[in-house]
Amino acid sequence: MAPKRRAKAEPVGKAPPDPPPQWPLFSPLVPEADLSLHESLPGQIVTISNFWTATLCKHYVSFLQSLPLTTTPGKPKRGDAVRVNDRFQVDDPAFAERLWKDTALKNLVLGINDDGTLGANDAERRALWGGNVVGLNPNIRIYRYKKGQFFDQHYDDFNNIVLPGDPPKPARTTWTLLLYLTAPATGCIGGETVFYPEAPKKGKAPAPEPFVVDLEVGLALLHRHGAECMLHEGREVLEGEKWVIRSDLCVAR
Ligand SMILES: O=C(O)CCC(=O)C(=O)O
Ligand SMILES: [Fe+2]
Repeated sequence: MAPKRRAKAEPVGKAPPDPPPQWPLFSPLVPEADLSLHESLPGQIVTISNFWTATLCKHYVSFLQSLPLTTTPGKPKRGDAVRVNDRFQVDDPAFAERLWKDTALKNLVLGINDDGTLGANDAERRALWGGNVVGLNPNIRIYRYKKGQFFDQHYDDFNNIVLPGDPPKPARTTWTLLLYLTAPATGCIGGETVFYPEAPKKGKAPAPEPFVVDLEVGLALLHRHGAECMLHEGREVLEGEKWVIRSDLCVAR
């Protein structure tokens, strides 16, 4: 009689993670030479207009609609901002790397091709970005805000992470990246991201005016987070849908 084969042990514990989404290619894109970093608020807010083309944004919105988004509960954990939106979150180092390297982002942030960058030298760039930037946070978040949804005032905290690779790189997030896929041009009214500069500690000067970032299709916004993060919010969407892709800049630690 043939010896009985031992049944292979069934894996115990967690089910394997879902495969990452089959993100569409980043095409078409505006040539890097036609893009530049714009320091909207010195040391705090940097934007890149037309970082993604309207065609690419439209393509992504139809793709993102197929993802299993979940509505965040209206009641936040103690200390968290009230956030009412639909979101999808995935740890996808390959996508984060594409967003960093297959777009103009890496070269603009690191000042690789001189034009359109900020900071005349490496020391200035390190001061601006909070260190030597090594890439984007693999924790990719997709937000959809429908009419009536918003993200209440809050500060974004930094995270210590390890970027996978050989060897893995210990990193820290220093700036939030928000990529807007919709705007009034696509029927999204409201939903602006608003920043509240702090009033100067001394003297009786009135609180500075809020800084409003109007939605623009394909606009990338970077803002400093962690200890020096400005209070900010995503205003209520009044009409249409607001779609955003979120990640963070990471520096070596
Ligand atoms: O959607 C927005 O405009 C803001 C999002 C935000 O503040 C965040 O992701 O922390
Ligand atoms: Fe935020």
